[in-house]
Amino acid sequence: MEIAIIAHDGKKAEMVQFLNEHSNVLHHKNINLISTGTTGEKVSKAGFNVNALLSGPLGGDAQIAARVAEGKCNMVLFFRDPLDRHPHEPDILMLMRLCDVHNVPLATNPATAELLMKSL
Ligand SMILES: O=C(CO)COP(=O)(O)O
Repeated sequence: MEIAIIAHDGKKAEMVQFLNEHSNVLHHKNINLISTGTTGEKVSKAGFNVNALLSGPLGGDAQIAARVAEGKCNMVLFFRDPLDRHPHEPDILMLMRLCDVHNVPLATNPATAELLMKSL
């Protein structure tokens, strides 16, 4: 299964910590990780295999949204920073909308992501 991981700048350290805490599940359940660009860099430095797409502001969220729409991406873990502004807010909304359109599980904070991990 394919899981997309995305973290805004203020949440990237939390994403790395989250993945480390769930590395067993990620390694043993045949999961392919995809990500936006800078999130992917951080996560691969931490030792995870990840297919990093474009950085969010350059279209990474939109690329992941397309994979959701095409049925290729099965889950999205998106640690958003609600206290920051994002020039690509329309892309972010599109991604979340398409998760709802296609009934793809979407976690927008670590607590929800934790529950989704337990379901794997
Ligand atoms: O902006 C993002 C999500 O909206 C994340 O993009 P980066 O992983 O490239 O920082």
